Amino acid sequence: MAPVVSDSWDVTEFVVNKGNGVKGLAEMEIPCVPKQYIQPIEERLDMDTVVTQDSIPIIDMSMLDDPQVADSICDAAENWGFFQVINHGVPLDILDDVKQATHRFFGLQANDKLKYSKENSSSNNVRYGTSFIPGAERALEWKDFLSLFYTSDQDASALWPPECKDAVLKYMNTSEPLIKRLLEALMTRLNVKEIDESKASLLMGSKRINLNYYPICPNPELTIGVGRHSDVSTLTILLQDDIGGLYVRRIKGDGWIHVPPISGALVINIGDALQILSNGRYKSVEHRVVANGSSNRVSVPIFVNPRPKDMIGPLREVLESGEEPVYKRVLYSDYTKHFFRKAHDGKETLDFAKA
Ligand SMILES: O=C(O)CCC(=O)C(=O)O
Ligand SMILES: [Fe+2]
Repeated sequence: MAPVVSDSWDVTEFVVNKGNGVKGLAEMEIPCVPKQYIQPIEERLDMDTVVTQDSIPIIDMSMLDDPQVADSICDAAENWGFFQVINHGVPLDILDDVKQATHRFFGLQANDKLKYSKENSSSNNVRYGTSFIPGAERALEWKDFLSLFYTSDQDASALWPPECKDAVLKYMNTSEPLIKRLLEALMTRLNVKEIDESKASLLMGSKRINLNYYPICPNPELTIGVGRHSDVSTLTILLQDDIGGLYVRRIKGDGWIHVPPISGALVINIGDALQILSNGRYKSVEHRVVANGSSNRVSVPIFVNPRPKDMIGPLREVLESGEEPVYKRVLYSDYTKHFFRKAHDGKETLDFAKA
């Protein structure tokens, strides 16, 4: 029997500790969200701040030999921090498979998912959870996730949940050429001629992939799916389904813009690490996800990151022209630890690296 939701009923115990997640809560068909999920008004998305006449660029990657395409990638990274790519070379059936695998994993019983929680997981690199950092948040986020840090195909095969590992590994491996092409294009404007071994480590030395599940919410206007944040990656490759709900803050002008689902497209965004490496030229941009009253939504971001032991700071090639460094050098694992210690707070993580 599902427990009755009352003030004395321990939501955190049910959702977080027992592994039911917010999906378990949604399935009880409660009439309204528990108070733990009610966000302060300033953290909910005010629809009056949504700008509908603007949209992030859509870039056709099949024309990459045309120098104008590399140029539009660099322009998008400077002026939007977000863009979508089509004809990107990642097979569409692989994208469909990874979305299905996400539904398969979250469709498991709570006990089976709980095996991968922080307390129970046999590896630090595999983590099932809910919200972002439940212990540090004023209000919880309406989202469950599985986070997978990639070390090797062998480790992934041994440790990742069988319901999703093959599909996720295929998505990761087939997106590699796209990631390289994007980074090569982005480097041209930073005066970097070649991505040698040390640059490859800084730009794409490690990867984390998240499977996100946003269940139907009884009061989507009172809560949020993901709070305002920028990613700590160099680049994020985001696969979303056809539900929508991702909003990004405009760099030029005020307000938020919706990232409309485009069948077969991938969303690309610049993360803090590339903002730091480019000395602020490329921008990581705040984004957030609203909760949805009528559909379950999934998304699958690949966070392309430096290695944890890399020191990140503005690239030598960028500073050669005499530009003053805006950021100091920091150990990447210190940077990510700082991010994962606090609730989502917009772009404040970057202050950690300010010169
Ligand atoms: O679900 C989405 O569309 C975005 C998720 C996101 O921003 C993240 O996981 O960092
Ligand atoms: Fe994000």
